[in-house]
Amino acid sequence: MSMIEVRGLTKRYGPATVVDDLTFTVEPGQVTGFLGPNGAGKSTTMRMIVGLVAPDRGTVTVGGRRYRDLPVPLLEVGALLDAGAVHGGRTAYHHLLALAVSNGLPRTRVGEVLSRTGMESVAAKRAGSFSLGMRQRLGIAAALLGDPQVLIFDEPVNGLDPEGIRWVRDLMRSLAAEGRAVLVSSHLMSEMAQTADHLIVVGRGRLIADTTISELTRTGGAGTVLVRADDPVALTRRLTEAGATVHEGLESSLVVADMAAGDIGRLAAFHGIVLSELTPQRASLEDAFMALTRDSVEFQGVAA
Ligand SMILES: Nc1ncnc2c1ncn2[C@@H]1O[C@H](COP(=O)(O)OP(=O)(O)OP(=O)(O)O)[C@@H](O)[C@H]1O
Repeated sequence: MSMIEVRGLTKRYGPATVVDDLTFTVEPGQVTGFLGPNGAGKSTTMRMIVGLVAPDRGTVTVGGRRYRDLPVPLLEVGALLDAGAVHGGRTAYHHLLALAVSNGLPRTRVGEVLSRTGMESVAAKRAGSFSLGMRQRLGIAAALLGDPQVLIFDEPVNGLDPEGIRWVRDLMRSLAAEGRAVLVSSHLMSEMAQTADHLIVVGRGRLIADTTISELTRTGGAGTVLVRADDPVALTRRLTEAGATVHEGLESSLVVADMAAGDIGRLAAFHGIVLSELTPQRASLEDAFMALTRDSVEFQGVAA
C-alpha cells in the first residue's frame, strides 16, 4: 500500500492556483524527493498532507486514512515543516517531553530521539540559543518521536553546513532502509540526486515529472557520444558518411550525435580506426531539471 496518496490535490489563494490537480504517491522503503523551483507549491502540498491547509479540491491520505481521521497523528506521520516553530525558552529535552506527554507517548522516546539525532549533549540547552543546524535536528527529533512509518521533511538541509547536510542525507536513507516512507522537498536537483530513489517534480503547482533519477538523466540526456580516435579526421569522414553528426570536442576528441556508441565502435573497427575512448554523454541532472522546469520558473534571469 502507498503510504501517502495524493489525488487531484488543488489549492487556490485568491486568483492564484498554487497547487493544481496534483496526483502522486509516496511508497514505503524509499526516499521520495519533492522537487521544484521556489514557489512551486511544495510547502503548501506538504501542509495539506498533514492537515494544516485545507485543499479546495482533491484528497490526500496517510496510510489509507485522511489526516484528521488518525487517532494519534504523531504515531503515523512525523513532519518537519518549519524549524523555527519551537518555544525558544524551553530546553530541547523539555520541548520533546511536552510533545511526548501531550500525545500520550512514553517518556523514554525523548531519550531515544535525542540520541538518534545526535543531540544528547545539547538536550539541556534552550532551543532559543540553537544554531539553524541544531534547530533542524530538534525538528527532526520531534518528527521521529512517535516512531511513525511516514516522514515529511520540508527543505531539511536549508542553511546547513556540509557536515549537517551529509548527516540529514544519511538519516533519510536509513529511515527509508527501515521501511519507512520518506518525502523530502528541495529546490536543488544536486541534493536530491544523492538522496532520493523516486522524484516528484513540480512547477507552478503542477506535476511535471514522476520519475527516478536514472530515468530523468536518460530522457534529459543529450544523446551524444564522446569519442577519441587515433585518426579523428578519417573517423569524422566515416561517421558523417554513415549519417552521424560530428563536432570537434576538447583536446581533439569528437562529439558524435545521431549514432549510438555501439554503432560508432563497430564502424571504427570495420575501418581499422583505433578508439581510445567511447563515452555516451548524459545531461547532468541539473541540466535535466532545468530543461523540465524551464517554463515553470516564476522569475527567470535575463541574460546580459
Ligand atoms: N497562506 C498563503 N496565502 C497566500 N499565498 C500563499 C500562501 N502560502 C503560500 N502562498 C503562495 O503559494 C505559492 C506556493 O508556495 P509554497 O511555499 O507552497 O511553494 P514552495 O514550492 O514550497 O516554494 P519555496 O521553496 O519557496 O518554499 C507561492 O507563490 C506562495 O507565495
